[in-house]
Amino acid sequence: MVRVAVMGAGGRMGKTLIEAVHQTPGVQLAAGVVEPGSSLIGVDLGELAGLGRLGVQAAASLDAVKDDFDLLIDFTAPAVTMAGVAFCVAHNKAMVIGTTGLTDEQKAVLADAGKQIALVFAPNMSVGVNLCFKLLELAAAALGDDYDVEIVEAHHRHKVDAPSGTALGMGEAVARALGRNLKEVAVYGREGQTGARKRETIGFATMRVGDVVGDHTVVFGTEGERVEITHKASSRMTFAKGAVRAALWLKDHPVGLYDMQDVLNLK
Ligand SMILES: NC(=O)C1=CN([C@@H]2O[C@H](COP(=O)(O)OP(=O)(O)OC[C@H]3O[C@@H](n4cnc5c(N)ncnc54)[C@H](OP(=O)(O)O)[C@@H]3O)[C@@H](O)[C@H]2O)C=CC1
Ligand SMILES: O=C(O)C1=N[C@H](C(=O)O)C[C@H](O)C1
Repeated sequence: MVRVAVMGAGGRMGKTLIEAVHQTPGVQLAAGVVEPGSSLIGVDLGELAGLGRLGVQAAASLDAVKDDFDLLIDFTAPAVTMAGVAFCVAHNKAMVIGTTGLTDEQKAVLADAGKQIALVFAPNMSVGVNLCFKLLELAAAALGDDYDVEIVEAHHRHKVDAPSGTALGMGEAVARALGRNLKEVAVYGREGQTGARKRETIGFATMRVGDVVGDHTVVFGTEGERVEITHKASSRMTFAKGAVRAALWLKDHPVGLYDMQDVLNLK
């Protein structure tokens, strides 16, 4: 049995993760942490997630529950996640990280942490998106440099980072397959006299609207045709189930930094 703690238990993903952990055999909801000073401290995690009483209360810090869990699932914000990584390294806990918007320096810290603990870090934990990463590599390799690549994503009005981690991951997958460096070819939005499109660029467009859970489309276009690969998430449960799957997978794997392609055997 993997004893799981959920960081950011009161968040959109936090509540969905509580439900997914509660539903899944082999994992036990052992703890949940909310922001220090939050009015949710002491609230039953089941009540928080709308499941009824589960007998585990929201804690104010990881320290307060450090002996209660083996693995931390963290879908919060970069600074919170990095503090969680330091805690998990210090206390030898495994981690599943879904937080997006990390800097390159923060990602380097995760790679270092992977020398001491087992972590899965992925911008999108859904099976469908991870299949799309694979399809995108195949499409980019087959279509090659004749096709322009543009990536469009839409998310709910509360999302704080852009483009989404998934869109950036899709850009990286395509750039890798085309032998390009995304940092050199990415164009984040266009306005005014932009000039004609440079062939090697990979463009990103972002929408923030209403309650969209997460839509991503990658368009490959040339004279005469377009190929579009689209994923639409209609429930956060698809991400939460992926995170729980990663938690169970980590139980049988040594220390290291992994992603969902490893978990789903898509490499
Ligand atoms: N990899 C994937 O598959 C997915 C990744 N994500 C990513 O997950 C992250 C969270 O998304 P979402 O759930 O929508 O965001 P929310 O803002 O709903 O949730 C974040 C939660 O973290 C809490 N929090 C902030 N500081 C602390 C702290 N110090 N200790 C404990 N909890 C804290 C917040 O509390 P408060 O509200 O009180 O500030 C909030 O409840 C984002 O980066 C998003 O992009 C989302 C979906 C899927
Ligand atoms: O913030 C969200 O909601 C989501 N974030 C992730 C991202 O940035 O890619 C994944 C998902 O699309 C939902």
